[in-house]
Amino acid sequence: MSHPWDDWDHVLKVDPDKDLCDGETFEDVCRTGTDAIEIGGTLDVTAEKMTRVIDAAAEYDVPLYQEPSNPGVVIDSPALDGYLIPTVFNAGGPFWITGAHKEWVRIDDLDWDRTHTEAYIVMNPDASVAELTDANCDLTADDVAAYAKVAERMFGQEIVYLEYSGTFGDTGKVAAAGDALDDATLFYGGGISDYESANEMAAHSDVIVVGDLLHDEGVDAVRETVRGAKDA
Ligand SMILES: CC(C)=CCC/C(C)=C/CC/C(C)=C/CC/C(C)=C/COP(=O)(O)OP(=O)(O)O
Ligand SMILES: O=P(O)(O)OC[C@@H](O)CO
Ligand SMILES: [Mg+2]
Repeated sequence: MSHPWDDWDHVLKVDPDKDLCDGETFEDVCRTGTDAIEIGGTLDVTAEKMTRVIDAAAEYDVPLYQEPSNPGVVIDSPALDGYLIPTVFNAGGPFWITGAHKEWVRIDDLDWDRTHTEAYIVMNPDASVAELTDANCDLTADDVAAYAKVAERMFGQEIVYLEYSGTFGDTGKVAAAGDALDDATLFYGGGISDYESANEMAAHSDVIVVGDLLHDEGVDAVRETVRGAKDA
C-alpha cells in the first residue's frame, strides 16, 4: 500500500502556540519547499490556535496534517489532508499509548480514511513531550531498534517517529531505528538547524521534521534544511 509520506523527505512542524518571525506570513511558510506541514505542539495548544493555523495555510498547495496532542484540539476541517496521531511507545503509562485514543474514539465520529498513527519514541528527557508523557528516554541503540521493531511488526505502525524535540539526536540511535525497519517510514525530529544537520539526519532517516527553527530563525533557515534533506 502506498502512503503520501512515501515520497516525503522533509516535514515542517508548525507549533500553533508559537509566533512566526517578524514580517513572515503563512504564505512564506507554505513556500519553503517542504513536502508537508504538520500542525502541533505539546504545550498550550488550543482548538482556536489550531484553527488559526489551518485556515491560514488552507489556500496553499502543500499537504496539511494535524498532529493533535489531545482529543480536545482535533479540528474537523476539509483543508486537512489528514491526522497524524501520536502514540508514545516509551510513555510511562498507558494513557499516551492507548488511553487518550480510547477517549477520542468514544466521543468522536472519526474519519478513518484520513487518520494515521505515528509510533513515537521520545528521546529527549528535557522536552515537554517527555515530561508530559513521563517517557523513559534512557534508551540504548538496541532499545530503540527493539521499540522500532515492536512498532512495525507487532503493532503494524507505518510511521516510526524518533523524537528528539529541542536537541540534535544521536545518529547511531537513528541509524539503529532505520536498520530495524523493513517497511515503516522513519521520521526523525529534533534540533535540525541548518543544511548540514538536515543533511546528516536525512542520511539516517526517511523523513526529517523541522520545528522550532521556523519560529526562531524563519523561513530562509527552513529552506536550507529542505535543501539538506533533498540532497541526502
Ligand atoms: C488521541 C489523540 C487525538 C491525541 C493523543 C496523542 C498523544 C498520545 C500525544 C502525546 C505526545 C504529544 C504531546 C505529541 C504532540 C506533538 C509533539 C511531540 C510536539 C512537540 O512538542 P515539544 O516540542 O516537546 O513541545 P513544545 O514545543 O510545545 O514545548
Ligand atoms: O523543534 P525541533 O527541535 O526542530 O523538533 C522537531 C519536532 O520533532 C518536534 O516535535
Ligand atoms: Mg517544540
